[in-house]
Amino acid sequence: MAKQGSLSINSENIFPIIKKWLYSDHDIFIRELVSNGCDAVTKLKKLAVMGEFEEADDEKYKVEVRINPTDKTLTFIDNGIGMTEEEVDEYINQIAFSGAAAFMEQYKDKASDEQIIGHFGLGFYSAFMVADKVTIDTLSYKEGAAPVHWECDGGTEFDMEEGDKTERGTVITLYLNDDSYEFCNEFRCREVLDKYCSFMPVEIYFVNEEEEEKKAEEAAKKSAEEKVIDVEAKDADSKDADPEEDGDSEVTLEEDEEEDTPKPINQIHPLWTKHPNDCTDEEYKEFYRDVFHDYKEPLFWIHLNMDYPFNLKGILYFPKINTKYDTIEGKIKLYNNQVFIADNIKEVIPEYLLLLKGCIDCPDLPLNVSRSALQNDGFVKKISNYITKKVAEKLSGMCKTDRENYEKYWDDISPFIKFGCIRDEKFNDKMKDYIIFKNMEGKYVTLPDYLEAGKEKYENNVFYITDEVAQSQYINMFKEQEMDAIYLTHQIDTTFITHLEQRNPEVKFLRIDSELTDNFKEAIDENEEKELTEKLSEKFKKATGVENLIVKVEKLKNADTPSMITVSEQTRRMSEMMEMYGMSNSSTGLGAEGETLVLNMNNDLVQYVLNNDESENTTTICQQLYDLARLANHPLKPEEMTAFVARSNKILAILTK
Ligand SMILES: Nc1ncnc2c1ncn2[C@@H]1O[C@H](COP(=O)(O)OP(=O)(O)OP(=O)(O)O)[C@@H](O)[C@H]1O
Repeated sequence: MAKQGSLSINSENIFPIIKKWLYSDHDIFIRELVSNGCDAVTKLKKLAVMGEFEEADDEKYKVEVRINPTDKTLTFIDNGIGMTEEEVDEYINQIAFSGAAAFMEQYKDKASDEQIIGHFGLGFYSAFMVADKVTIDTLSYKEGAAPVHWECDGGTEFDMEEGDKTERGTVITLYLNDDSYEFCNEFRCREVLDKYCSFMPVEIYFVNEEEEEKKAEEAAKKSAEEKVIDVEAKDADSKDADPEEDGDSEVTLEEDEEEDTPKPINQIHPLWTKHPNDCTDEEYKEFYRDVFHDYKEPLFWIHLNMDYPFNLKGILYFPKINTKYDTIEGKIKLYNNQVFIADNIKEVIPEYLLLLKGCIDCPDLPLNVSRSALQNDGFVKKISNYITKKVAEKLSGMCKTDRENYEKYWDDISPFIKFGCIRDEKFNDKMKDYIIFKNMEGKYVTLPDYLEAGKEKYENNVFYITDEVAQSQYINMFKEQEMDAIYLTHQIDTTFITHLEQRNPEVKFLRIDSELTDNFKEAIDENEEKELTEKLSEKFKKATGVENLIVKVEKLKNADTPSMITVSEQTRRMSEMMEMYGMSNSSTGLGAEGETLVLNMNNDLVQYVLNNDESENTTTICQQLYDLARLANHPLKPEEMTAFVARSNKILAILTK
């Protein structure tokens, strides 16, 4: 049966291209070869179900990956369907080759190796990315089939002849090239297997041939030693027998055996393949720990399980975010029939969902296409919409039927939900009624709840707190007037407020320190106000040396407060935005833009300043009132703080006189 031939299609240039291809992703050959082994087993199992192949009673299907660091080889062994000579010719020499050739042809000019999702589909010939020479030894399950040996040294020629394999299945051996010895390092090889093969559907075993040999030698030595001890022990036993001790040594032997029994490196039935009704909470948590090595428990999860009109299974976890400063970084692993493809494919999974952690298995996903094609693929859009819908359903369902937990988790999940609403109109439509806000009493309210409660006092205005400490003066004023505000303390809230205002044009969001509504003050005559403002403005400007100081005179119901700062919402938002783009410095300096000094005419100190001509004391009082108002709004700059402390001491000294 010896046969020699040429790999005809563009074979002059395919190997050099394969070798150079996708430098950073060289490791995918392991996925390709292991998944071919799994496929070969799956095919045979199907034939067995159809009655076309008779399984042995103790049939144990498996794929074995063996490394030999001395020989620099990597071997993939399966006991699947195997191939006849004709099949090797057809599947390897023609189909696999033309598949690889077509793949290379399509992508060799693409500038970025990011083009193809997971670089799927390179198939068997991906072995040549790392090997100088590859051999196949295979024996088909078919009765009377002859074993085949195939080899190719990465040139354009292959050799095929009768082989000597006696057991059904296929052995593929890679003789690694100089640049790829890393793959016969146990740590590296296990790492790659872990990445791509953790959930493949056939048991996969890893063997380090060198270690195996060492162990065999040690075992042989040990058993020889044991024989000697045994003989000696028997001699002793015959003099003084102790049956209990005998029992103990038996247990140790069993434990030893258990330790030595090889364990597969993969789970062949990952949790997502089970029906949600058959999974326990503990299983979900364990799976999460296993896959994401995150020892903080997930908050909750969604098990996706869809057969029609497309096949999609998976589990999405909402991770616990420790603090608001934690960067929220999720990871969604995409699988195709339990074969890992890639992390965080944003073409398939909506971007905001990438904040979650999870696994999604979608066998129908077109993989052998470029990413830009995926983006415009109608089918991919359907998948993405389905995931969005399921996530929104889970969240809204929870809000409706399990409000207690929804509120408990809200602080953790709200950045994700808000990001989703901003990014995805469909998600926003489904979630907008389930956005809740923590109010001053610590209760959670929806926007309509808040607006309804404040209808009389602050129609369509939503007051919010971003910093409980810095804004405490205003919070207290709100409490006195029985007014409510909501907490919006996350970074995303700045953008989210704008999003809400765009969708609810009648509603205005105002930081709690931005405006003093009529609730806090008594009416003041317009002319009187003008006159007082002019007078006080001049005095304060002079005392503080702040030329652009804006002063507003009010009659606050609370006479104890002499002065306050308000910060215009619009100006503040604008400067925050500029700051975000690195265009300006902090806007909290003297006479900062948008800042107004509110002076309370009902307060004795303000009256004193008004009614006393300039003196050392009035100047000190003006300076102190200005600084106190600013201090209650934001921290002072170092030099301002120094002046404030010095002045305070001076005032105290006056008390002693
Ligand atoms: N271990 C194996 N046992 C039996 N047949 C195999 C084995 N490896 C490869 N083959 C045969 O060779 C064919 C080509 O393999 P190749 O990996 O190039 O492509 P594929 O597996 O069909 O597709 P892809 O890898 O792109 O998903 C396979 O379809 C299969 O028929």
